[in-house]
Amino acid sequence: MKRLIIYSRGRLSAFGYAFRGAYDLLVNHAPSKIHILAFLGMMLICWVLDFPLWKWVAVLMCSGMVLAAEALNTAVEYVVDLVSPDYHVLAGKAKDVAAGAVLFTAVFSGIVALLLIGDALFN
Ligand SMILES: Nc1ncnc2c1ncn2[C@@H]1O[C@H](COP(=O)(O)OP(=O)(O)OP(=O)(O)O)[C@@H](O)[C@H]1O
Repeated sequence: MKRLIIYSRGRLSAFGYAFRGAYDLLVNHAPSKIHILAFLGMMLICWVLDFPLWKWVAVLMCSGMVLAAEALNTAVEYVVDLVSPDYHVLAGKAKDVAAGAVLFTAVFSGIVALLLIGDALFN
C-alpha cells in the first residue's frame, strides 16, 4: 500500500511537471500563441460550418500534433542553448531540423483544414 502511495505521488508530480512545461510553452513562446489562435479559429470554423464528428476529430488530432511538435521543438531549443550557447554547426542543424518538424505538421494540418473546409463549402 505504501509503495502504491509513493508511486501515485510520483505520477502526480510528473503531471505537475508536464503542466508546468505546457504553461511555459503557451505563455512564453510566441509561435505557440499563433498555433493556439489557429486552433481556436479552426474550432470556430468547425462550429460555423456544422462539421460532423469525424471532422472535429481530424481537426483536434492535427492541432494536437502541431502543438506537440512545437513543444518538442522548444525543448530542443532549450537543450541546444544549454549545451551549445556558442555557435556550432550541429547546434544550428538540431534547431533547424526541430523547426522543420513543426513546419511539416503545420503544412499538412493546413492541407487537411483546406480539404475539410472545401468539402463543406462545395459538396
Ligand atoms: N548555438 C547555435 N549554433 C549555430 N546556429 C544556431 C545556434 N543557435 C541558433 N542557431 C541558428 O539560428 C536559428 C534560430 O535560432 P533561435 O534559437 O533564435 O530559434 P528560433 O527559431 O528563433 O526560436 P523560436 O521558435 O523561439 O522563434 C536556428 O534555427 C539555427 O539555424
